Amino acid sequence: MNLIEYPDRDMLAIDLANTLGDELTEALHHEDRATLVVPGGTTPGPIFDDLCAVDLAWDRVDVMLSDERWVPADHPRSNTKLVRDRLLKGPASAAQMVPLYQDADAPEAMVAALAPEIEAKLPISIALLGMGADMHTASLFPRGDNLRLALDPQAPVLVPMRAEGLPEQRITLSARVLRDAMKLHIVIMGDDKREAVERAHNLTPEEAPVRSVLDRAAIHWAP
Ligand SMILES: O=C(O)[C@H](O)[C@@H](O)[C@H](O)[C@H](O)COP(=O)(O)O
Repeated sequence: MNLIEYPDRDMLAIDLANTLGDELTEALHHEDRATLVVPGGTTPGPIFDDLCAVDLAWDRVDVMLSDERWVPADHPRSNTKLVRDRLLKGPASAAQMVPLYQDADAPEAMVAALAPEIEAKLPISIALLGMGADMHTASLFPRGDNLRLALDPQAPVLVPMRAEGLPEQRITLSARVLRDAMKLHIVIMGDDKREAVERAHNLTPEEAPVRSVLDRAAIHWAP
């Protein structure tokens, strides 16, 4: 396992933001535009705070979420809101956000409308993913109602997802889209997530969906 350990969460945020900035700069040497995928949830905020200040050609960067909770973009649980509030600031405000949400009761109604813009931005140049202690990544949840489809090598780019215990519906990039990223990083914090990622190695992607990207990813961990 390609595990990179940091002494604390601040160091992780600074170093990982610099790594992502360097990789974006490198990608922009070779391509007109680069696609950066980022997670939602509670972990990435401090990384975004550092990454948004990195000096690079943000006007040539497309930012996309790995997954979204199906709530309006001004809702406190919206990942879009998190990215707007913490990443698209300062120099990074020149980046273009690719939406994973549009007003509708359910994601099923919007998949067809959202997918073409996402397809146009693939493959992903750099993906940063989070992970839950239940070994989900993006919104690829163990026992998610559409997990089988989302793990399929022929899956559509976007898959709606529901799973027991989640307060809202989700929409997620499929595993094959995440796996095809040119660079792939997973960020985890705390002992429970480190144990979970180690456990995932011996499980199937159906049991531990993070397994579908694990062999391609650098895992960044702080206590
Ligand atoms: O919308 C989300 O929740 C995510 O994109 C999700 O995949 C997240 O990365 C993990 O659940 C970890 O979440 P935490 O960082 O909050 O632990």
